[in-house]
Amino acid sequence: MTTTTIVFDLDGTLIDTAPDLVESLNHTIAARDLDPVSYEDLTHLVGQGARVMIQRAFALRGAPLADDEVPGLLDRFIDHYEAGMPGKSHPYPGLIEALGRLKSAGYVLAVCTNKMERLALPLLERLELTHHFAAIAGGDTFAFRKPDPEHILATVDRAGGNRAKVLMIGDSINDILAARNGGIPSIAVPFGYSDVAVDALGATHVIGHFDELTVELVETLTR
Ligand SMILES: O=C(O)COP(=O)(O)O
Ligand SMILES: [Mg+2]
Repeated sequence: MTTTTIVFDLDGTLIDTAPDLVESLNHTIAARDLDPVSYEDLTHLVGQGARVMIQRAFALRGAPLADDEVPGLLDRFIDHYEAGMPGKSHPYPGLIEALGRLKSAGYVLAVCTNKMERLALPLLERLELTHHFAAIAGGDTFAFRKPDPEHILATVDRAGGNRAKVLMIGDSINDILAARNGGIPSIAVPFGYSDVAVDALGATHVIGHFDELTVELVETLTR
C-alpha cells in the first residue's frame, strides 16, 4: 500500500497568524499614511503572499502604488513580521494531537504555503512545528504557486511522497482550487481566512476542528 502524503496550508490552517499579519501590514502601509486595515479586511487581502497583500491593501484604500515602491514596502513588512515572530501566532486547537496521530499512522506530512519560504520556515521553527514535516514549501520556493496544483505536487516530491496519493488541507480557495485542479482530494477548514463560505469552496470534505481529522477520515478520502 502506498503511503498518503497529507499537505497542509499554513496561514489560517495550521496557524492562526491573522493578528500578526494585520499588525505588520498596518505598520507597512502607515509608511504612506494609509488607514489601518481590520481583521475582516484581511480575508480579502491574504492568500497570495506579502507582496500581493500590500498591493491589495493599497487598492482597498484607493491609494496609488507604483511598481518601484513595492520592494521597499515589502522589506518593511518582512523586517517587522520577522522581528515579532511568532508574536500572537499559535497553532489551531487540536493540531498538535492530529499531527502526532497521523504521523504515528505512517502518513508523510508536508506544508505548502503561499507565504514566502523565508517567513514560513522561521515561524514553524519558533512554534516548534518543523519536526512534524518532511517538506515545507513556500510561495516562492518554485516558479508556480497555489492555485497551481504543481505547487502541491512538487511539495509532495520534496517530501518523498507519491503524487498519486495526496490529501490537501486548507482554508481558502487557493488551496481547494489547487487540489481540484490536480484531481487531489481536499479538506477545507472554516476557522481560517476565506472570503468565500467554506462550504462553497468545493472541497471533498469540511471539518470544523482538528479532532475530526482522523486516520479513518484520511483513508475514506484517499481510497
Ligand atoms: O500568506 C499568504 O498570503 C497565504 O498563506 P497560505 O497559503 O499559508 O494561506
Ligand atoms: Mg491559508
